[in-house]
Amino acid sequence: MDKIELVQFDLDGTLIDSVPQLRLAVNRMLEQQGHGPAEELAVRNWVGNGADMLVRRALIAALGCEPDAAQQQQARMAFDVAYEGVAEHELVFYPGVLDTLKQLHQSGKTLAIVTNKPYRFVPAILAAAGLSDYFSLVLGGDSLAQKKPDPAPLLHVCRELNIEPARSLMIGDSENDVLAAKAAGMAVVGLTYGYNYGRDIAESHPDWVMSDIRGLLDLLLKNEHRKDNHG
Ligand SMILES: O=C(O)COP(=O)(O)O
Ligand SMILES: [Mg+2]
Repeated sequence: MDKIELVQFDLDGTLIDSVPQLRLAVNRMLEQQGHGPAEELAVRNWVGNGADMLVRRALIAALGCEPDAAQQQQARMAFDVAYEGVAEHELVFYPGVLDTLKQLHQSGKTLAIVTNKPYRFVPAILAAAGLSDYFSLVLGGDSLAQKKPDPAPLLHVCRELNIEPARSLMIGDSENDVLAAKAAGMAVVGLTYGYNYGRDIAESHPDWVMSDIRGLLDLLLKNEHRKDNHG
C-alpha cells in the first residue's frame, strides 16, 4: 500500500450511531401520513442510500406497495422537517471515534467526510459533535449528481484536495462504501458495527475488516511511529 495521506470517512454507522434520530424523524413522518411507527431494527436496515431511499423504504413497509410520486415527495418533506429538529441531538459516537480522529489529524493526515446523508444536515451534526475542524472537505449525498456506491464523490474529494486515490483510504460500514472505494481505486476498511442492511460487511470484501475504528491507528500510524522511534 502506498503511504496514505488522505482518509475519507463515511458518517452514519461509521462515526456516529444516527439511527435513534433517524428513527424519530421517520416515525414522525409515518405518523403524519397516518401510519404506525417503525421498529429500530427496521430503520437500521433502511439507512445507507440517503434520505429519499430511507423514506421510500419506510413507506413501502407501511403501505405494502410502492408510494406514488406525490406520497414520496410529501413524506420526504415531513421527514426533513422532523430530522432538522433532532439530527444533532444526543449524538452517540462509536467507541474510539474521537480519539482516532484526533490522532490522525494530529499526525498530519488529511481527513474528509463522504456521506450519503443530505448535506444540509451534516454541518450541524459535525459542529455539535465538535468535529468540524478535523475535516478538510465534507460531501453529502446530494452534493454531487452521484452518490456512493458511485465512486464520483470519493474521486471528487481526491481531486479537490490534490491527493491521488492510491494515497487515499475509505472508511465505512456499508457495501456502498466498499463498492465506491474499489471503483475509485482506493483501499477500504469495512467496520462491522454499523448498518449494512443486516449483512456482514466482510461479504463485500473490503481490504480490512475492523470491529473497532482504533484499528486505523495501527494501520496508518504504527509504521511511522516505528520510524520515529528508531530514527
Ligand atoms: O444517510 C444515509 O443513508 C447513510 O449515510 P452514510 O453514507 O453516512 O452511511
Ligand atoms: Mg454508513
